[in-house]
Amino acid sequence: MSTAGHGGSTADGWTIVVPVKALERAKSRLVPALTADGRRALVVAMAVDVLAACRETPGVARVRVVSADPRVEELASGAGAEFVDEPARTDPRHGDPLNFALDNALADVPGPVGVVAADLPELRPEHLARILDIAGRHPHATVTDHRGAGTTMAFWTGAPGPRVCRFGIDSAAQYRVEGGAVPIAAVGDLAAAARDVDVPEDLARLTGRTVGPATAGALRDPSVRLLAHATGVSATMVP
Ligand SMILES: Nc1nc2c(ncn2[C@@H]2O[C@H](COP(=O)(O)OP(=O)(O)OP(=O)(O)O)[C@@H](O)[C@H]2O)c(=O)[nH]1
Ligand SMILES: C=C(OP(=O)(O)O)C(=O)O
Repeated sequence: MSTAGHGGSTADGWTIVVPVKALERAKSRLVPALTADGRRALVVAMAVDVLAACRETPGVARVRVVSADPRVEELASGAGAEFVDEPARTDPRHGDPLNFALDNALADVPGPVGVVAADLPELRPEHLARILDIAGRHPHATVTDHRGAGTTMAFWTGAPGPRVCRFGIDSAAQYRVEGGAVPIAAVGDLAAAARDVDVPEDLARLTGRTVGPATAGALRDPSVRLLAHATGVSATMVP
């Protein structure tokens, strides 16, 4: 693991872990809509915005990125986040790659910890601060995605032992039923925390919404503009 000095004691606040899939494979559901360059640019831009939002959130002591991609390590370093190299998944018993990577990245975190997806371009520090305030009142809490089946965030306030990541198909129900997680209502402006970008329709839905500056820049990039023409994307940058 390398650390790009965020400082701050974890006992004094939350550790936020942001998983970022290796760039060549990331956001494969956007393949029909974006060039390879455009897809990579968008993944990086959304991650940059999410990391900035996490770092700027009151109550967050440190931000940690987990990825198998050295380019993401650079990105983490530039964002003042720690980096955890994703362990190779050599055995099918290791299960889902995302959960396997996260279990490793969460293992040594002593204080309250949250996982925040890297594909939430509308997330702002004030959203996360309010979510952490609610999450802090429960042993285990989650934010369900805008479709109602997936999960964009998961939080634990107890001892490291019982933290089990349940991302994947029907993760919202898995977290709730198997893990006993309390769903945090992502209503009003907090809905931004539920709006992950998975499929081309999600990009189209960004129209008229406020996204982080890196995502706004990527959406103006010629390689991403191809998709913007196809789906009518135009988003406003965070002031
Ligand atoms: N480190 C790591 N992060 C992952 C992995 N798979 C997904 N993620 C991250 O987990 C979050 C949610 O992932 P998805 O929405 O499924 O994103 P994705 O896997 O890039 O998208 P698809 O390829 O379209 O399934 C995003 O922050 C991803 O970057 C993985 O295998 N390793
Ligand atoms: C991995 C997940 O993300 P998505 O549905 O965005 O692929 C999940 O919701 O658990």
